[in-house]
Amino acid sequence: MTRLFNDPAAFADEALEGFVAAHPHRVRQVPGGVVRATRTAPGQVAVVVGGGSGHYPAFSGLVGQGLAHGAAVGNVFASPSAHQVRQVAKAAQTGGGVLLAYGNYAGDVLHFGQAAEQLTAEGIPARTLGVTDDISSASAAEAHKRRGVAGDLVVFKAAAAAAEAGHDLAEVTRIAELANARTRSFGVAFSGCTLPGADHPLFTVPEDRMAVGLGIHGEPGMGEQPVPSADEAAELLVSTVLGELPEGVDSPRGQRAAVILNGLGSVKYEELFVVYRRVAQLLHEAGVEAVDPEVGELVTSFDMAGVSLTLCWLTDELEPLWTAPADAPAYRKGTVEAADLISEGPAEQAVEEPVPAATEESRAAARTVLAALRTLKSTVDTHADELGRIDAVAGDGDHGIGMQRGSTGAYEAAVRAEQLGAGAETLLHRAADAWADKAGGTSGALWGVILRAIGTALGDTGRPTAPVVAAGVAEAAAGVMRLGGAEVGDKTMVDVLVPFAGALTTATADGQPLSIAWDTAASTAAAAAAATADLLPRMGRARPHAEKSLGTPDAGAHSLALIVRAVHPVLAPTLEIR
Ligand SMILES: Nc1ncnc2c1ncn2[C@@H]1O[C@H](COP(=O)(O)OP(=O)(O)O)[C@@H](O)[C@H]1O
Ligand SMILES: O=C(COP(=O)(O)O)[C@@H](O)CO
Repeated sequence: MTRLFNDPAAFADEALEGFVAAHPHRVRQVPGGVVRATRTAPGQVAVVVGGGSGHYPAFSGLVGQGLAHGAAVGNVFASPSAHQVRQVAKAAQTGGGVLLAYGNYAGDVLHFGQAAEQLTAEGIPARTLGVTDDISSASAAEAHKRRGVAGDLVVFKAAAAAAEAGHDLAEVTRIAELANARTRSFGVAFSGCTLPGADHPLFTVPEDRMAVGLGIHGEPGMGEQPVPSADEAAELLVSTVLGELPEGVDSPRGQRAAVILNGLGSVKYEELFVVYRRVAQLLHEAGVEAVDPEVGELVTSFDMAGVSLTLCWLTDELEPLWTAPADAPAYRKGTVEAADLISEGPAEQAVEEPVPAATEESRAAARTVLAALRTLKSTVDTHADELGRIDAVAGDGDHGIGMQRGSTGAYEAAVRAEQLGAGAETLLHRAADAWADKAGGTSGALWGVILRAIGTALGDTGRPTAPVVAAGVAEAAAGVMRLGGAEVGDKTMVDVLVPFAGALTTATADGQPLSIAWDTAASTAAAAAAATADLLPRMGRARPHAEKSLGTPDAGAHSLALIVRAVHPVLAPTLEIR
């Protein structure tokens, strides 16, 4: 149970503020996260990591000499936005390019990927790497779909040590990929975590049972077993991790490995040591030499009572990178040569861009859009708990919270844009950016795409016609599929967005006014959302728990259907347009 908080919505920001206050000689806060407080050699590759909050010491606690150059810090269990990642990367880089490294979660992949594209376009070469060490999250044949857990540390450290050694971006990326390919983790848990402000855990495990194959977001496990003794737990962890050797390792015997026994939040250090005692014996018996083992909390999931084992099968190249000195708030090793502290300049003030000129017709359309965004926000607020419950069946339970953060940010940005006289396009573009930035996470990136596409179609001049609105929604569907890679049938919001766009396009092409066409399409959306209950998820956080999600609709599909239905009365009176 997370007991100490003020406003739950401010938890991640307040935790970051306190963290920075506690470590002024190692980290400094920048917009979007933290960077090293010490000076980095000019031209060194910057390793910028990041992810959601709730996983401390991942990710901010791993910033410091010998480890990451910066961390983009998202909200609780939600990836940081592309904007945040870009800001942190710009503050951290010293001319050698940037490697963006993160756990392979849908939201992180979308936001870090977008950030890399934007940085490169701005002249800062950037590469990405999603860590995939959790063997329970996908089969070996689909290793690229696996999620990142405590193996994050090994990969971040290898990359950072390679950067400190003066390698260029291509080489640092190759080394990080090698470390990732040779790292495997597996976890178990005895109880789930409770998010700040929530009154129940994201999942529960029966008193005498242990969940196996756990991630770091309170996702349910892949299976259950009776609670073992410490030795039995060690035997399960070791046999499972040794059961899937990476390419190039034919047998454990004679191998050297970086070993992490990771506590996920509320397993005591002494318990971890009791388990590690047997892990060490078993590795020794298998002929594996544990190099600089770590026993402690390296990547957590709030108060989840769980433990995971990570092995990175070292090579001659990886071993010195693993044993190299580091000095981060939550990870210190050996002695680093202390670099100079950066004396902070004045914080940069964000400058508000003026809005481009718009016609009165477009400003009138913008006022309608603003009213729709107000309704959207209140719909999300009303249904936030329900959306969280649906998401918790097979995901991480944060869909309602993420949608609230995004829709509130979008509405506030739209209010400001309307005050400045924005047309429909500019108002929606500002709302889109604010949604992606405030929400982070998968749905944050995708809703940013949706609002932006509709805004582009509406433009800042003229009065939007019904086919133009329909074309904007169709472009939104195409954009979401392009960015997220999901298709109809994968059990995502795409299963609603595509039929909704199709129905709107057909009805408006028939010459129906928008209000009638929207009504028909909203009914199509509701039916499509309900039908996702029969699908097995193939994308996103719910994918590893496919069977559990049968019978429950997809959270993102459901929220989209609720929203398009709720905004209909707002659009109806003002948009009798054809
Ligand atoms: N690749 C994808 N393409 C389209 N939608 C996706 C994709 N992956 C996940 N989603 C949608 O995102 C929703 C989850 O949103 P959110 O809770 O913000 O995500 P997370 O916590 O997984 O980052 C899912 O219910 C699904 O509708
Ligand atoms: O906490 C995390 C959330 O990832 P999403 O894909 O946004 O759900 C992740 O950043 C941990 O690495």
